[in-house]
Amino acid sequence: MIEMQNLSFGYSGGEPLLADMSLTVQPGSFHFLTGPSGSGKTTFLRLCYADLLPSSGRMMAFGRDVTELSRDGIAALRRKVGVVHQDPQFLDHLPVADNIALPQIVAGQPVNTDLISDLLDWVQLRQHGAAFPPSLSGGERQRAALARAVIMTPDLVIADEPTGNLDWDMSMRLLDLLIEFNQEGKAVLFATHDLNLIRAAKQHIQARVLRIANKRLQLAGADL
Ligand SMILES: Nc1ncnc2c1ncn2[C@@H]1O[C@H](COP(=O)(O)OP(=O)(O)OP(=O)(O)O)[C@@H](O)[C@H]1O
Repeated sequence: MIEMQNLSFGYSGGEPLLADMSLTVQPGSFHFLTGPSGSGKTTFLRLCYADLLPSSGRMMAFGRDVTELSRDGIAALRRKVGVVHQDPQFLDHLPVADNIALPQIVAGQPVNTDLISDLLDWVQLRQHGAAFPPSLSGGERQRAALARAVIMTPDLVIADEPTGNLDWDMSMRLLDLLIEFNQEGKAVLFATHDLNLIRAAKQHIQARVLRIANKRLQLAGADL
């Protein structure tokens, strides 16, 4: 679904931050992405959902070269990829359920209330559907962000340090949801500094661990 070949990227066309990266993300795969702060993990993930375009090399997403996508093509790609950020943003004047429905509204689709109800159950936020985002805890915000990320039934979820602000129990709850999503045959790309979380995940799923170091993408050792 994502195929990157010899991709390099530098902001404003400057010195490459990421160089000569190649990766294939298969349907149903689970990848963790690690690397020192500032190594370019967020940048790499933004390239994967065509929020940034490569400076050189090739980036194919769902069989299409991202540099050749029209505005509609980019919008279609974004519907196939759900994104969860470390600090998810919501429209604070709308209830949580409406925030989860936003991608459907933006896509001009009728809001599927049954699906929203199912998603609220899935992320254990049924009690909070009518609440407003500022009243949610950090873990609840991340679970709401995950529900919003999957409402368009994406084939891939990209999570950029989603547990960065969460304690261990909340991190595990979010990880468990991503594992469930993966076990439905969907792909996950998960950036994290938390090696214990990676070890916990590997007890349940086969995950590859990627690391960005010295601008390059490496496959981390099996010991992780
Ligand atoms: N929009 C931008 N314009 C220019 N430079 C940027 C931009 N965004 C990020 N950078 C720089 O690119 C480098 C990599 O940033 P990035 O956020 O991708 O790293 P990261 O590995 O995700 O970091 P962290 O783990 O701290 O979140 C940093 O030096 C950052 O300052």
